[in-house]
Amino acid sequence: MPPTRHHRGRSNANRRPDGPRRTGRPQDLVRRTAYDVIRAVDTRDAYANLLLPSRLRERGLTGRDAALATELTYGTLRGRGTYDAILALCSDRELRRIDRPLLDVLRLGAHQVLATRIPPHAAVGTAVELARDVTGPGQSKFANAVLRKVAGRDLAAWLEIVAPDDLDATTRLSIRRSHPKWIVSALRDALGPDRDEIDALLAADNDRPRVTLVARPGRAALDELAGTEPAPYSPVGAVLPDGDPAAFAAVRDGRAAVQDEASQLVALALAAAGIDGRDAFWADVCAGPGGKAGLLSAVATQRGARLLAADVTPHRAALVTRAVDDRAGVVVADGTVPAWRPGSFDRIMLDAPCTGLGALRRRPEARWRRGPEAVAELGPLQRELLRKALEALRPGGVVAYVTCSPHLAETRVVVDDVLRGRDDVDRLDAPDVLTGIAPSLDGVRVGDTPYAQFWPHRHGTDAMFLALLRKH
Ligand SMILES: C[S@@+](CC[C@H](N)C(=O)[O-])C[C@H]1O[C@@H](n2cnc3c(N)ncnc32)[C@H](O)[C@@H]1O
Repeated sequence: MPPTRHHRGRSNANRRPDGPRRTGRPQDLVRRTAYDVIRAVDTRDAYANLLLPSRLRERGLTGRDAALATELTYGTLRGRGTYDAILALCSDRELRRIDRPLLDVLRLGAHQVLATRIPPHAAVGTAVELARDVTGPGQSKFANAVLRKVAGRDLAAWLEIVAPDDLDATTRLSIRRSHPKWIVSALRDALGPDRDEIDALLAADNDRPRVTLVARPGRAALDELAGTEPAPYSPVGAVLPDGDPAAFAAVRDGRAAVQDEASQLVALALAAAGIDGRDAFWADVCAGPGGKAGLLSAVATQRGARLLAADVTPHRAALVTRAVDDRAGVVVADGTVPAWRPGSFDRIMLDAPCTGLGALRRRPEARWRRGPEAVAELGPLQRELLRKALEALRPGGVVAYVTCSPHLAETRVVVDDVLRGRDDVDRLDAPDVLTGIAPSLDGVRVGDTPYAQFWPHRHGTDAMFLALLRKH
């Protein structure tokens, strides 16, 4: 929840077909846009990172207006757990009895009051205007009363009240760092012996991730990405300090792309893992939208190999075709009912569908969307995809099992379960393979296992997991 400047939006919303209804009052298009996206997340399961850019475009918000709308949307969605705890103390109605549109206005107001540099009276005033506009005058009085109480203390003082030191540690962290309790517990378990890093990890989840780019080898060179800085670990990565990635021709042409550094490294690790014999046919069996496939296809082409990329969802498979080069094939296929023969491939990427708990920085609403049942629901699919990937691998080849979640039940437990009782698969040392690519990389080994786990608070990347499995 980074601070921001005091800033008024535009007042021409009434003229927009998708804007607020006519009330004759001046509108604040920036706040209204944030509110509309937050509502869509609530009512239609929209993804803020996909919906917001199109709303900004439709409403002509650019530059500082767009930055403020983004900060208000993401900050409110991320901070919901903290703000709800504070709002509950400031409201004489239970939160569950407050109409959802009004509750979203209150959350947005609380974020402006407590986590931006907007002066509190202005933050309360604009939130009350918004409440009047979306819910009517009666409700705006209630919003005014609640938000004036919120504005009576700063965030640090409220945290002392809603999450005091004597609260149990999970609840306290859950409120202070605005994560559901089950996620706090799961992430703490995943940290294992380093569980005292949990506060730093949760804090990192609330930070805006830096933008990293990949120059797909053989298709783009890093020096085409002028103004970027070298990425800390990936030899094909660059950090974009600010600005629009689409300003680079290489990004517009699909020769370079926005890609988290850990995603780059796990793809490069699959390409670097030692295999015996033929090295011609590679597959990415859960490829959509194509980030890793784009990098793998470029490396495969350089090495005279060929990538087949598959996804079960047609529109995600279509996105893959934009990321890969001409030598690669893209098919719509279910990895649990393979469209290829056993033993077909020399290298296979299995970037399994998962809860995404390692990418909470990018998807501000994701933490509130699903409960722990999602982990249990995905388990059988993850196991079946891994079994089928091993079947599709020829002896001597390597499968990379990857998730963008560090949850133990989606990572090492899946791999250990699938390999239990099998004597035809070796676990390669994934941290060793990674440091062969990124010599300065440290702190990725999972306990004393051969698995690797990236962490946002340590590496500035998504919490990506990697196991490298060689069949013999
Ligand atoms: C974590 S995402 C992959 C991200 C991708 N590797 C990248 O780097 O851009 C998982 C993908 O698996 C796909 N998927 C889910 N179930 C599948 C199945 N049974 N077979 C193939 N793909 C599946 C989803 O549609 C989703 O695109």
